[in-house]
Amino acid sequence: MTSPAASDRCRPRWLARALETHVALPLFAVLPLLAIWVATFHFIETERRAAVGAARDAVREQLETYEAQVARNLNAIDQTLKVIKYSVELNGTHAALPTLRAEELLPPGLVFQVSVADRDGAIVDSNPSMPAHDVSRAPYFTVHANGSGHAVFVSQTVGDTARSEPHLHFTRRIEDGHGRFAGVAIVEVDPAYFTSSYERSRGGELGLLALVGSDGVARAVRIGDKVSWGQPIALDGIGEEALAPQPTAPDGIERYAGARRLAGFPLTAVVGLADSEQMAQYEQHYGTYLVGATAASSLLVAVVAMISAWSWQVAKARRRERQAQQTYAAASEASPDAFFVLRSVTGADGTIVDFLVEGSNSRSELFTGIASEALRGQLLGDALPYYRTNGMWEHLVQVVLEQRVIEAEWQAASGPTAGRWLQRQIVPVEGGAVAMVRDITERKLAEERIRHMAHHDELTGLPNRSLIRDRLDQAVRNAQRNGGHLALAFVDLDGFKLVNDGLGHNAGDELLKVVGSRMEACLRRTDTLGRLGGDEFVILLPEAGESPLALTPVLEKIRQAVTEPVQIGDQAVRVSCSMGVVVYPRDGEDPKTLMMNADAAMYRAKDLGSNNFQFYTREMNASVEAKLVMLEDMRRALDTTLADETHDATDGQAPALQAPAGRFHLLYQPKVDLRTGRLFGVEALIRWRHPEHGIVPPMRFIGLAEESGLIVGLGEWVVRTACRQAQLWRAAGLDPLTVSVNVSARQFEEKRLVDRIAGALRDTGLPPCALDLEVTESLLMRDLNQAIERMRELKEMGVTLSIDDFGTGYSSLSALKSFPISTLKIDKSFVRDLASSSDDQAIALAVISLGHRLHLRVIAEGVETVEQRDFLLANDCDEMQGYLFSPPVPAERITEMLQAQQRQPRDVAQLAGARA
Ligand SMILES: Nc1nc2c(ncn2[C@@H]2O[C@H](COP(=O)(O)O[C@H]3[C@@H](O)[C@H](n4cnc5c(=O)[nH]c(N)nc54)O[C@@H]3COP(=O)(O)O)[C@@H](O)[C@H]2O)c(=O)[nH]1
Repeated sequence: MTSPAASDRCRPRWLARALETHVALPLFAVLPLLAIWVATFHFIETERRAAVGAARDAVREQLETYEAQVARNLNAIDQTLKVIKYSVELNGTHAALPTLRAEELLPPGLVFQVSVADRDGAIVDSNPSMPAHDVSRAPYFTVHANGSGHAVFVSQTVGDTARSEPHLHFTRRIEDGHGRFAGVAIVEVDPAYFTSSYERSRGGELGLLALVGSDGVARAVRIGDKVSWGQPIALDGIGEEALAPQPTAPDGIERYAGARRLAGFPLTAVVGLADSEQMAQYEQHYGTYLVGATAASSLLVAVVAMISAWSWQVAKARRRERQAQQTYAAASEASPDAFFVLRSVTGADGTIVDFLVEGSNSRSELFTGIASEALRGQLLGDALPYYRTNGMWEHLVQVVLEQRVIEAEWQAASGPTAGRWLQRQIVPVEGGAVAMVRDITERKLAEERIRHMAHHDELTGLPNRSLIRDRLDQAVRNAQRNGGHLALAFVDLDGFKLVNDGLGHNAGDELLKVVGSRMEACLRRTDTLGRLGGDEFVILLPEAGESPLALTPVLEKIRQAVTEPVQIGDQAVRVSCSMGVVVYPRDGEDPKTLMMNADAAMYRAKDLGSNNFQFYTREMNASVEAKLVMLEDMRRALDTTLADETHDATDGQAPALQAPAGRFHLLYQPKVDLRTGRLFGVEALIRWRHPEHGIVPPMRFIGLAEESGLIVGLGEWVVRTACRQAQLWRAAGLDPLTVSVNVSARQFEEKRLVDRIAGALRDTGLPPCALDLEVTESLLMRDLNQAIERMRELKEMGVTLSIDDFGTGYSSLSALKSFPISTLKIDKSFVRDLASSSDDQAIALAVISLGHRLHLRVIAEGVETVEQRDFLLANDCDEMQGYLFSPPVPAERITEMLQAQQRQPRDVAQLAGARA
């Protein structure tokens, strides 16, 4: 059987649309509308026909009446004329009327004026009497005198000298016994006499009665109350029957008109009834019909419009609902979620006992293992019994009872999704609930990954700073609660930087991983090893005893494990570690203090030569504080130094070369050509004149400046000052010197280094080739590609580059080949024992040979003795620098040396030696 819904679906869309009330009803409403108007016009037409018929009948009837009346009147007039004529012919002209009067054969004088004219046209007698007058020139007299006819003559309506009121003359010829003209019998009649039969009730205000002569001139006309005459009235278009209204003279009003010729007289009786009056009632009905039809139509249209509008709204709402349902169905099908429409099933006591599945999307099969068609109509308790145990049942009941949305996540324990993380959202609906279930396993895993990443170090997988902090907080709370103890150790690798810088980051990473796992192997499960970053680790021992000494075995074990060689590629490297240890509550009662003190202890271990562990003591914090004080002093010194220079520049004075206390200044150590002994360059070396501690050597503050980032500003000041000084020497006409400036790692990696160098050269005017930048091997190996790029930029600018401390790092020889450098500097550690150590000799010789093969100049630093110089000279080293020639000295001393060199080149060495 086809359900109504199914038949709806089968029906074509256009038909379904057309059958909707708001479309069909207006269409069907056209029929009654048509019927109304057809009937209305039918009635109107019928009425019109009836009105026209009535008008015609009225004309006919009135015409017949009028004709009869006029005929009667005319016959009476003619009878009078005949009587007068007979009397004249019998009694003579003069006695005719008196005879008739005596016989009472004369008509009443009020109606007719009767006269007799003799053959000469003189009125011989009249009744009622009137003065004698001459009518010989009147048309009727002429007609009768000249003619021989015996017909009645009817004159036009006129007024004349005898009677000013308008009147018509009806005349007959009088003849004597011989048939000769003997005079005229005259009857004068008031024209109103012929229209007195006019009845207003029948003729209306505009009805017309007219007596028209055969000459087409009206003898008498009456329209309403008004009587007139003399107008031409064409009789051609007026038949005996009034067929259709036509404009009629004298006023041109449309009338139904009929005309009848009057037998024996040259006259026609005309009756006209005004179309407007005859049709007035019809017109009135016509209007009423139209109003009625319009009202009925309007009512019909209004009702239809209202029903259609209502139906349209309903259809629209239904369509919207249908679209929403379709969209919802499509969306639920496309959704990654499973949808279940559930109806509550209640028991006899009204409590919810189960839920009936009214519908579900196809996705639900993945979650239930049951096809959605099969699931529909089943009780949830039968189809999916485990919903009673996974919290779903309680939530469904809660949602239905409390009418609120509930969301929850759970890990499925049974069913097709067992083991997966699911999320449910249950929404109350009429009579039940809709449950949406989503698989969130991926999200959970991702969250877990993110959580792990947030709490673990990516490289080693060890807990990171935040997790360590959490665990430390927890351990401190536990210890506080239980009155227990815990130990915390900060571990910093010694020599890691060398491996990382020298062998590259990958090697450094590998080293960190190996060392990390070794340390972890030394700990118990309850302990935590974490990485703070770089080469810093932290160890949390939450079950430590009160005595720090009890920790010694495990710390020693860790130290030894770290110092074991680590194989990285084909190279075995060895690092050690420095550890700082604190014990709660002895060394701090809160996590922050414990960490700070462990850090201080670790620094103490470093200061004590690394590869050892130190338990925290109160005095340690003093050295950390000292460092902070030193950093602050350094910042102030740099600000003061720069401010002094700005002052000097605005004063137009050269800056003071020997800085006062609280400032930085530069010393310059000469570089000489080993073969000629000529001073060709200087190395700029920074000094800090501390207001309390006097001269502070760079070894004590460069590291801190580097660590804090202050080196960038400080280094720029060094470059600018060295360039300015070198340019001053040049400007003084002394031998042009190359000035070397040490560039630290942080400076070299800073983005604006090239700009800063270019700015210093531009501002001081020193040619770029007079500036040499000394960089260490380990600095270059941190990021080889970037270092080469940076060196190229500098070389393109014209600046030369030297590798400082050569031999102490891990430069790969192939990398060295690609460095755009000009000089290799043999580190002073190899020069120191050159005279006695064959190893150092071998290294020095190797460096010289390598440099020359790469077409580089080789300079030895730290040359203090003649033996060292002689060895280097004998082995083809190019340049030297060291106390043997001169220690670092103020710029004025270099000026003196250059002046001496100019005077007598050989004096220079002596002068330098003497001052040193
Ligand atoms: N980034 C910067 N580093 C700088 C700057 N100025 C100096 N430094 C670096 O500080 C380190 C120590 O420098 P300093 O105390 O000035 O020592 C230099 C010389 O005084 C010393 N030297 C020179 N000749 C001899 C000698 O015959 N014997 C001996 N024992 N020491 C000698 O060597 C240091 C110069 O070394 P180098 O730079 O490798 O040429 C030092 O590493 C400086 O680089 C600065 O402005 N920026």
